[in-house]
Amino acid sequence: MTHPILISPSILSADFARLGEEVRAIDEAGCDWIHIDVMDGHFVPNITIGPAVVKALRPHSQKPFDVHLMISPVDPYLDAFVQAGADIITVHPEAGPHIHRTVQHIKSLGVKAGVVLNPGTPAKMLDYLIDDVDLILVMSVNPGFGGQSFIENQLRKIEAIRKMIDKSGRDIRLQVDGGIDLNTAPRAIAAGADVLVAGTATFRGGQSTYADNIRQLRGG
Ligand SMILES: O=C(CO)[C@H](O)[C@H](O)COP(=O)(O)O
Ligand SMILES: [Co+2]
Repeated sequence: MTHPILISPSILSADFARLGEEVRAIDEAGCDWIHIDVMDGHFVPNITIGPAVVKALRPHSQKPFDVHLMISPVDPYLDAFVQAGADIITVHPEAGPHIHRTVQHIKSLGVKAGVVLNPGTPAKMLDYLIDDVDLILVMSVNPGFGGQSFIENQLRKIEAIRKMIDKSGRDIRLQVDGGIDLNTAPRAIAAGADVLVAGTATFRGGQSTYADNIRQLRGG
């Protein structure tokens, strides 16, 4: 199943003092989804935003909110993020005791469910999840911070997962997150990714550059 390439800017690199305006700017600049990185200072060594901020941002765009949860335990907070306006929720298998149950719970809330693999987590862990997920996210940096360098060997993992998805015949998006720029984006796409998360590469240069940045990342 071939999908168009989607761009999901990570608002981690936006100006947090003007977050609503920044969300409107990337929406108007032509992004497809809006990637929201939720960090708790426990699962990852950084703290960002919670459901109240997601709810406050919701009126600023009708595009899908792609909420990447880097919190542990994750299960107690799923309902709150859906109520706040999440459309897609991605979870790390290490963030709770029963990843299959977590995926089922996300889907029962009426939103799309994704599983995120850290750089050290093998593709094989998807064997018994691929029948249920809507999205698989390959982290090409260790989670916690924007602006890190792309870890090259994750291209091999993207290739392996692309084969798994194609074999499954299911409609699953393959997303890559971390260090995506004009050099790494085409290589991630060639390996099989079809959703690119980009924080630094979208927001660099200020609002007047967002449309060009997004278009170039898409390969246009
Ligand atoms: O999940 C993340 C970090 O944990 C971010 O989405 C990611 O780092 C994006 O930032 P950049 O494009 O600057 O690498
Ligand atoms: Co992210």
